[in-house]
Amino acid sequence: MIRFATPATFDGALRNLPMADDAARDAAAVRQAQLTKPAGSLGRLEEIALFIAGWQGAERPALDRIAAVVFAGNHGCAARGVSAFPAEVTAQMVANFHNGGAAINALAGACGASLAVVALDLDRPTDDIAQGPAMSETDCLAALNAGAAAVPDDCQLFLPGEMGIGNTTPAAALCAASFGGNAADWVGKGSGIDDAALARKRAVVDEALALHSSDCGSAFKLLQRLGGREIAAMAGAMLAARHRRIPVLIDGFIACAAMAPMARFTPAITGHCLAAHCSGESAHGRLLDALRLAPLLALDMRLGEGSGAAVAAQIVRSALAAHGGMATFEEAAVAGAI
Ligand SMILES: Cc1cc2ncn([C@H]3O[C@H](COP(=O)(O)O)[C@@H](O)[C@H]3O)c2cc1C
Ligand SMILES: O=C(O)c1cccnc1
Repeated sequence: MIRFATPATFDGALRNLPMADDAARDAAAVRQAQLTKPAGSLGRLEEIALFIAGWQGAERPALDRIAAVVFAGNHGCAARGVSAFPAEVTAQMVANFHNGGAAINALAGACGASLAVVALDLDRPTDDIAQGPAMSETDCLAALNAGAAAVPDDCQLFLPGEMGIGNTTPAAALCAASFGGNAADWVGKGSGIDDAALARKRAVVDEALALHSSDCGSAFKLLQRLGGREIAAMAGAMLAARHRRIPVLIDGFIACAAMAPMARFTPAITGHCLAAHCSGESAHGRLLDALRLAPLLALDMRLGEGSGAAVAAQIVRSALAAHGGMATFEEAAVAGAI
């Protein structure tokens, strides 16, 4: 299992990415061309099937084991009035996940995913990013490794999710520091804040950018200075999944923001990822463009927890059902194109 012993190990793992199995993808494309339908008529479902074939290394990929993991963390900047909810909701929602009562419990169940919850030092919020680094190097490494360790070895599709009151604030800061622009470009209404809170949130992000921008020369530094524990854990999990060639379905604004520092330095990091949806968070579309990902769905969801990924997993399931289950023209004795 991959372990990030030092910041350099993490940044090094990002420079040394395994690629998909082209032979398996090609074999899947040959099969796809023989199925009883006009070429291309299943649209993006065809592309999804080939994508999963390449990462699973199988002509007919399977989806028996989908793993959803919700990472939870608390944020010092929540004390700045940037969320519509109090910080104690993070721990209360973790209890709700354990009791089966959250949206992700229902939606993971509906798509047939296993669900695990990883709470990261909830009684030790990160520091306010407008005042200093969010975490120490040691704490950031611990979060990255907790993420890497949470990816089950045998899963066929990984769905990272998050819970952390205030976390759309560091997410916006990470986007700006990774892709340019300022708070006005990346800050949105998160859990549903009013205009006064929106102004406070923009100020926190602009102050954080001014404070840290001169020392953001690596993906690790970005995550350590401007991220949060659950955000770093998602980054570690998505990088670890890549090293095991496990495809990832990325959820909303915060999960995509966890990708931003890695994509800033290594755009190819998103190669094993599908974007589940475009969320209702105003900057998510811009973020998806920067990551060069086209979302599968746009349902005006703006929840997080991995909820959009769990819904989109049903699309992936449909893609693989068609790819693996259909008859070929020859098997069905149907005449091909003239
Ligand atoms: C009850 C509840 C459940 C949630 N589940 C996800 N989030 C989402 O909202 C938070 C981010 O929004 P902000 O930055 O405005 O705080 C994160 O916890 C995110 O996962 C929730 C938020 C609440 C209140
Ligand atoms: O896009 C998301 O995942 C999101 C948006 C707002 C609040 N929580 C999550």
